[in-house]
Amino acid sequence: MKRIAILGSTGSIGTQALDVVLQHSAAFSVSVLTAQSNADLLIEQALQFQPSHVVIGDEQKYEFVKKALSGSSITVLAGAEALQEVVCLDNVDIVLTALVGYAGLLPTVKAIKSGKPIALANKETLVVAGSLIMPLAREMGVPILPVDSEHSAIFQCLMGESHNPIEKVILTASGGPFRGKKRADLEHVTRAQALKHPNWSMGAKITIDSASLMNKGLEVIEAAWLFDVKASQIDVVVHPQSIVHSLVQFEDGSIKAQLGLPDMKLPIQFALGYPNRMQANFPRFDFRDFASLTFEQPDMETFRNLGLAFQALDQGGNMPCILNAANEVAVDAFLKDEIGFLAMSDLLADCMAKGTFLLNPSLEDYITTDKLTREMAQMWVKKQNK
Ligand SMILES: NC(=O)C1=CN([C@@H]2O[C@H](COP(=O)(O)OP(=O)(O)OC[C@H]3O[C@@H](n4cnc5c(N)ncnc54)[C@H](OP(=O)(O)O)[C@@H]3O)[C@@H](O)[C@H]2O)C=CC1
Ligand SMILES: CC(=O)[C@@H](O)[C@H](O)COP(=O)(O)O
Ligand SMILES: [Mn+2]
Repeated sequence: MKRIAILGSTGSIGTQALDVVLQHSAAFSVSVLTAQSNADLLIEQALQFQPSHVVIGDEQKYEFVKKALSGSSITVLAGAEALQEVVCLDNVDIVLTALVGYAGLLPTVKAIKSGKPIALANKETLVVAGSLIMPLAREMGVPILPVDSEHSAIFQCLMGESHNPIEKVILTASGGPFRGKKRADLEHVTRAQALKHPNWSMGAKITIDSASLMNKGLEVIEAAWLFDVKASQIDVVVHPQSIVHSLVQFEDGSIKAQLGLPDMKLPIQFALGYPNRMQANFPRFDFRDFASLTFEQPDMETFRNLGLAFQALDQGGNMPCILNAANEVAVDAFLKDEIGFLAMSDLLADCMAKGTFLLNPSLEDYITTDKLTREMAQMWVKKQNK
């Protein structure tokens, strides 16, 4: 029985992970569930899955959750720091980081330090501090098992290939809801249009990132850390059907790919069950249902964020952390209708140009960089609204 801590159990990845647990109740159980503000769903999940601990991020909701679970043996904690506590519990065998954004960083560091394998959905952790996370995981002998569909695909392609160098990884991108649009078309697009992903149903932040190709940019940086490849070894190809989840090219020119219908339960289950492939009844991909699988170049002039992410990866140091913090503020401001779609890239570029560059940041440096960049980005948003 593998006992799981799910950080962000009320979100898109978190709820799908609980579906996987239900399908494999003899193999998996849940020790920890956490949410930021969705207390109702957290309580419902806790009553169903009976974890030993739950965490509600919003401290004002602590009493409400505590009261609702008072007849049970479940320990209720609140606040961001509690996440760092629960990942270290003895009854946790693996931590699924299904929470969104920079908030994933410190609990992941703590989990690795206490020797817990990580099923990593929270790509922002590696974007912000891959330079610390990967060496720490190696030092602790802790596996970082990718959940992100592209990285799970690459991970699967690399199984049995550890002695063969990678020539290139090729990340597929759906292109998002605005594929084929030009800058002029994007000037006045709305939040509702940007939230309509063609293939995946996901949380709001990653859905906006997909629409701006920032998601692919974050995934480029995530891939560089996970698979130890340079920016020049990473290609992005737009594949609107999201059937080929990503590819690896080896030194003899051979390319391996992983395919399947777009369904996150598969990579979630693969990471939780690793190294075993567990039986599942997920709908199967059938070539007869798809007349063609197509591939095209990403338009980096229109979707500037992808180029900015390559630039941040090339520059290294704390630049990806600056990019990430600016992006979190930009997406939040776009979702609140405070800035337009194209302004998100302007904000990122401005923060990257003005942020203080550090070549070899410590964890404290990353924390400071995140804080200062958010302040700078929030000022930028305020100025736009004057
Ligand atoms: N959704 C997908 O298909 C994919 C997602 N990912 C990555 O997985 C991560 C989660 O994405 P997704 O499930 O879509 O996101 P959602 O927004 O759907 O869910 C986020 C979860 O994190 C919690 N949360 C939000 N803010 C905080 C915070 N500051 N501190 C602690 N917990 C917080 C939320 O709680 P509450 O509900 O209470 O707000 C919720 O449980 C992201 O990093 C994303 O990039 C990667 C590949 C695919
Ligand atoms: C499901 C998943 O892994 C997402 O990251 C997905 O890839 C987003 O789609 P885009 O390719 O549009 O960014
Ligand atoms: Mn992805």
